[in-house]
Amino acid sequence: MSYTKGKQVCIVGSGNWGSVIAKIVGCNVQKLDKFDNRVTMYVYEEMINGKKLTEIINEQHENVKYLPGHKLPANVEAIADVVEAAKDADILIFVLPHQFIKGICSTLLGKIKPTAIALSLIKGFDRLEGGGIELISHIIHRHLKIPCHVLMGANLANEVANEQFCETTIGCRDRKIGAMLRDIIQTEYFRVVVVDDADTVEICGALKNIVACGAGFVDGLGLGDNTKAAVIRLGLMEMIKFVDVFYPGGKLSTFFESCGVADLITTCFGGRNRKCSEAFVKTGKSIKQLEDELLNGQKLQGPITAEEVHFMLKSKGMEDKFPIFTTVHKICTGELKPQDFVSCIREHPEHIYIPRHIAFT
Ligand SMILES: NC(=O)c1ccc[n+]([C@@H]2O[C@H](COP(=O)([O-])OP(=O)(O)OC[C@H]3O[C@@H](n4cnc5c(N)ncnc54)[C@H](O)[C@@H]3O)[C@@H](O)[C@H]2O)c1
Ligand SMILES: O=P(O)(O)OC[C@H](O)CO
Repeated sequence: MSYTKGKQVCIVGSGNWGSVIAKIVGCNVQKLDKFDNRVTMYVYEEMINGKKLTEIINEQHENVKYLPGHKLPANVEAIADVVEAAKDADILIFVLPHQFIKGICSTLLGKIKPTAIALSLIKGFDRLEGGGIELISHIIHRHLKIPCHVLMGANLANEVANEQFCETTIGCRDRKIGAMLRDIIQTEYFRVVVVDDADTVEICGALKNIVACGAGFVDGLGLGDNTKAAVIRLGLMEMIKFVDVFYPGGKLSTFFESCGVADLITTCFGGRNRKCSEAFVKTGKSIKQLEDELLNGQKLQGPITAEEVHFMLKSKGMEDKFPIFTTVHKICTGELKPQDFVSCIREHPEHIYIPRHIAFT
């Protein structure tokens, strides 16, 4: 294999979505002179039938646990040491379940190129002491002192792996960097739109996972597509309100990109959060037990995102302003019953008050 001296890309993560992105980036860098052919991929090491997952990936070019049945390009190199994987990278693509990001950032602190840039594909938040939340891209920026852009969209990993057409959204305020990131990511079947409203893009990606739990609850209760459409609509209204109240300056148009309404729809019909939430209602098992039983090591982001958002709403006395977010959290933790979700959407403030004018453009 010939290696050029272009920018080097490291994928930090190798789960279901991380492996798909490794496939896309691994193929794209081979066609573009400005990138190095070698793509490193940090793999959280585990043993599969007595063999290290990194060895399996490097020998068979397949992530047999998280993306079975799909070959990764041979220029993607699995590495178990995140510092080793990331130390020479110019572009770090973060794609881990969000609960692991702080640990990874502390390991990487001071060990990466100071000129590197980051792209976060991670959907979720983190709690801030004092009752708030922090965006994952802000955590990466704050800890590693590098700029961090975001990519979110209606992108169920297995469909993208099958090369079924979809769109995605990159949130990046720098036009040149946005174009470069699009070059690394875009393919014939995976089309990228770059917008500058990065925080809204990221918030959409995180919040839609809470709404997807609500969609799973109504599926579990045996309610129909009309009910699910109501959950999606009311969830979208809460997402818009959340940005308006807590991140003013966001653009309403961002909700019409792939990261907004499109991701909400796909996740509420085909995502893991929906699937486990339906099973939660039907089986009475805990969310954790269902994650372990149904996802083979993949991670749910919705229930912990609901917990993070609830932590903030409670501290601000605003739980009743976001009833779907609040009720999803209380159902996941057993404080309310799944049947209570129907009252939540029936009594939703969107039905009671005339919707106010949404002030952002
Ligand atoms: N899967 C999708 O369809 C999809 C699509 C778009 C965005 N996303 C988002 O991308 C992010 C990553 O999702 P994914 O599907 O690649 O992951 P995943 O759900 O497949 O998670 C499993 C990954 O977590 C790793 N892991 C387990 N314990 C760990 C630890 N202690 N430290 C570090 N890593 C550990 C595993 O090794 C594995 O790589 C999430 O925020 C998700 O919401 C996922
Ligand atoms: O499977 P989910 O519910 O984690 O959703 C996956 C993606 O975020 C869809 O874009």
